Amino acid sequence: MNRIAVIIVAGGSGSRMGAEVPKQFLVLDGLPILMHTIRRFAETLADARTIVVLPAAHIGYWRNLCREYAFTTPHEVCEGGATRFESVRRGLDHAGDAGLVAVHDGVRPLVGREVILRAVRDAQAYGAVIPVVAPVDSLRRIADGGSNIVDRSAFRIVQTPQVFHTEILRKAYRQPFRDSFTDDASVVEADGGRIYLCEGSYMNIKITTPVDIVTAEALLKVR
Ligand SMILES: Nc1ccn([C@@H]2O[C@H](COP(=O)(O)OP(=O)(O)OP(=O)(O)O)[C@@H](O)[C@H]2O)c(=O)n1
Ligand SMILES: C[C@](O)(CO)[C@H](O)COP(=O)(O)O
Repeated sequence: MNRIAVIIVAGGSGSRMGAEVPKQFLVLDGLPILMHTIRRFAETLADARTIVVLPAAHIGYWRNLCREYAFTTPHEVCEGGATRFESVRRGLDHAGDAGLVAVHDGVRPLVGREVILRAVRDAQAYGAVIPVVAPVDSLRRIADGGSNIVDRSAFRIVQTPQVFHTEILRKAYRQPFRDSFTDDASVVEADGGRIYLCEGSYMNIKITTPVDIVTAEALLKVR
C-alpha cells in the first residue's frame, strides 16, 4: 500500500448545531466526537500520518481536552481556514510525500473500518474515490414556485473519507475557491478529474444538528 496521509477537517464552527463550542468537541458516549473520529482511523490505518485541522481559536482548547481525556493517539495539528476548502488546503501542506490522501470530516465519528479500507483500496486503483449511499426517501426538485418528483435512483448521498492520489488533490486545490466546492470531489472534478464511487454506509452520518447527537449515541451502542 502507498503511504497515506489522513486529513481530518475539524476547522468549522458548527453553526447549525448551535452549541457553546464547535460540535467536533461535544462529548459522545464519554469522549469528544473528534477523538472518536481520530481513533477510527488510527485503528484502521495504523501507519498513516494523521493531520487534524482545527479552528485557530480552539487549538489550545483541543490540547487541554487531550490532557483531560488522556488522549494519546498520535496526530499533528494545523490551523484551519474560513471554509472547508481552505481547511483542506492547509491540511494538504502537512501531507508530506504520502502517495494517497484521505480527507475525512471530523464530525463523522461513526465511520467504519470497511468504508475506510474500501475507499483507500479503490483510490489506489482509480485515483479519486468517494463513498456514497442511495437516498432512502423520495426526492422533489423545487422549481417555478412549486415542486416535481425526481427519479431518486439517479442520485447518491456523498460521504467521507474521500481518497485521492496526492498529486491529483494537490493540483485541484491550487484552484481558486468556488461556492460549488462542497467537498473534495467537487474540487477535483472542477479540475478535470474523474470521480469513482464506492459503497458508503448509512452508519457514517455527519453530525450537523442536535438530532444527530441522539442518533449517533444510539448507533454507537449497536457497533
Ligand atoms: N472552515 C471550515 C468549515 C468546516 N470544516 C469541517 O468540515 C466538516 C464538514 O463541515 P460541516 O458539517 O458543515 O461543519 P461546520 O462548518 O462546522 O458546520 P456549520 O456549517 O453548521 O457551521 C466538519 O468536520 C468541519 O469542522 C473545516 O474544517 N473548516
Ligand atoms: C464533505 C461532505 O460531508 C460530504 O457530504 C459535505 O459536503 C459537507 O457539507 P457541509 O455543507 O459542510 O455540511
